[in-house]
Amino acid sequence: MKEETTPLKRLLKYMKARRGTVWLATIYSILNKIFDIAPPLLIGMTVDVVVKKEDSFVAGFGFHTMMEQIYAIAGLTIVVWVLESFFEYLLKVKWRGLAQNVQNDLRLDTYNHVQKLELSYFENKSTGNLISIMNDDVNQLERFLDDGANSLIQVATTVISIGIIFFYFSPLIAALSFLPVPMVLFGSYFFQKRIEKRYRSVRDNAGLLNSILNNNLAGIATIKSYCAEVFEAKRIKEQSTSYAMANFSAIKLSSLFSPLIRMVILCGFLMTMIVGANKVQSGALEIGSYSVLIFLTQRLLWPLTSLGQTYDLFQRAMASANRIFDLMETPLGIKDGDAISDEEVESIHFNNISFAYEEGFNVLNGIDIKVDSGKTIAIVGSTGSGKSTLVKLLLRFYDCTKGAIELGSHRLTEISQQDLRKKISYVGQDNYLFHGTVEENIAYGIENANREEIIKAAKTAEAHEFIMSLPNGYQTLVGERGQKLSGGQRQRISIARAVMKNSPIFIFDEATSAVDNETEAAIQRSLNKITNEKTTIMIAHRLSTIRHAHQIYVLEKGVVTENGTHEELLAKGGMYKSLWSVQTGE
Ligand SMILES: Nc1ncnc2c1ncn2[C@@H]1O[C@H](COP(=O)(O)OP(=O)(O)OP(=O)(O)O)[C@@H](O)[C@H]1O
Repeated sequence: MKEETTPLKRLLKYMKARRGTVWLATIYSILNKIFDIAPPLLIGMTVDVVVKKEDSFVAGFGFHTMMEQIYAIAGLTIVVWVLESFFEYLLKVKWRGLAQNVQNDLRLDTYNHVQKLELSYFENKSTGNLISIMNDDVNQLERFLDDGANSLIQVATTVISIGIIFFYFSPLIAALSFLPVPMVLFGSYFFQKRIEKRYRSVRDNAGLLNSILNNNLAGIATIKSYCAEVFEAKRIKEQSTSYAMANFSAIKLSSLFSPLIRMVILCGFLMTMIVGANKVQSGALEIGSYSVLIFLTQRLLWPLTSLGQTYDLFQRAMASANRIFDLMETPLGIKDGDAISDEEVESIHFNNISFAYEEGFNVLNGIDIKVDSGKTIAIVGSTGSGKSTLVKLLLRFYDCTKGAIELGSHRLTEISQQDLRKKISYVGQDNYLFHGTVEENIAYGIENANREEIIKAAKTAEAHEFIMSLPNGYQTLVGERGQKLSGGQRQRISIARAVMKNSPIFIFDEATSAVDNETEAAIQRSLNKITNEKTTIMIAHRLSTIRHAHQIYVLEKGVVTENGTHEELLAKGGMYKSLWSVQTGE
């Protein structure tokens, strides 16, 4: 995506609502730094007292003896140190609190946006990279707000307040010792331009690495069964090395910054030392003022050398900010419609639709299928003929390329996606179960579901018996993706979940994997119960599952080639008949 604005502007715009906190934290940072700079002034005053006694600067405030003046300075020192500590506490609480709030907002807003993106977005992106943005990049920004922002503000405060003090004491020394500052700022600007690209590459490489790690851990069983451990270790090594190289390249440049800055600042320090000493010798500068200038040059020097590190943190954070905002601002590919009321009819009409995942490669062509409210239709056909695609279009995971799907009198595009999907109970092919108990998976998406309802749904799905035979019954943990259960068990829990959702439309997309006769009979019984009063679309490979459908459609290469009831299709003697014969031997 084209970046129209700088990452910092994007971040500040995002943090608009927290502007008050940013200002307050900034004020605390400035006050803390001002009180931190004060001690050299106090040392200068002490030197002045010791050298000039009754004629010192402090004597002017009514403190006559030297010891009285020292006690007064000591009292002031206590106040300054206490205030410095107090503002340090406040600034840390404010900046760190802000960092926590912003990282939390960013993660949630990014996640919420990602959830709204259409399915095809996820098919083209790697999950690992998305996780890396929502975790690593958000954490990188958190680190900057935690400490980096305060450092930048304090460096600026240091330069400005020390500048004022220098000009007060000697405009000539001020001008000389501040000569390096524009050079530092100019250098930083060039440095930033060069390092920005390198940090972007570091973040992109981290995303890629995360993506491979994520994929490999998800596919660990396949890696083992194909003895691909060595191959995968090599792939991880290559990506990990590439990440390290990207980091090395950024480190080489960023490490150069501090030493170069220090050399430039050295000039300023030497100027103050030599020109100041000359002025003291000629009587144009007091010893006390000279000590203040020498100490303050140190105060100016050190923060500027750490500017490199802060800048580093800033640049990394800005590279991350770009990745986060690019993701957060990804336009939605599917536009939402307005909500429809719950009473609307659930008849479905695939009105002469065509669809292509990729332009020019139609997967569905001119499909016209009507499902009346409360009726069951079935779609059969060879693998890859477009059956699942049809129901994915009904769920509005994608939009049709041509024609329209209508639900009652509304086109799908007019209905809010949430409203549409609430009306559909969908059992897909992959039966994704979440890490949690059987009970939680059945009641997924339903708040405050009660036990009886869950058991009832499991019984309708013919799952109750096997669930009770599990070690902890309904409390058994299913593992990530439900991997502790068998394929047939996962399917029945998915059916129970769909029953529990109790939507007026039911879609069952049967997986190709074969199940034993007993499971098949159980699934068949449960489907008969569920589809009784619902508008149903069944996709099946086992024709015995769908023989009682009101209408059966045979799909071949994205086109409906035959339709009718089971008996009508047998009588036609076409594709359906031959499939039936193969499966039943009749
Ligand atoms: N996300 C996708 N991106 C690109 N092409 C896809 C995508 N999903 C499916 N296809 C292609 O669309 C065609 C139809 O796939 P679909 O899953 O609808 O077939 P199906 O009839 O349900 O097959 P099966 O019986 O094996 O489940 C296939 O050629 C497939 O390769």
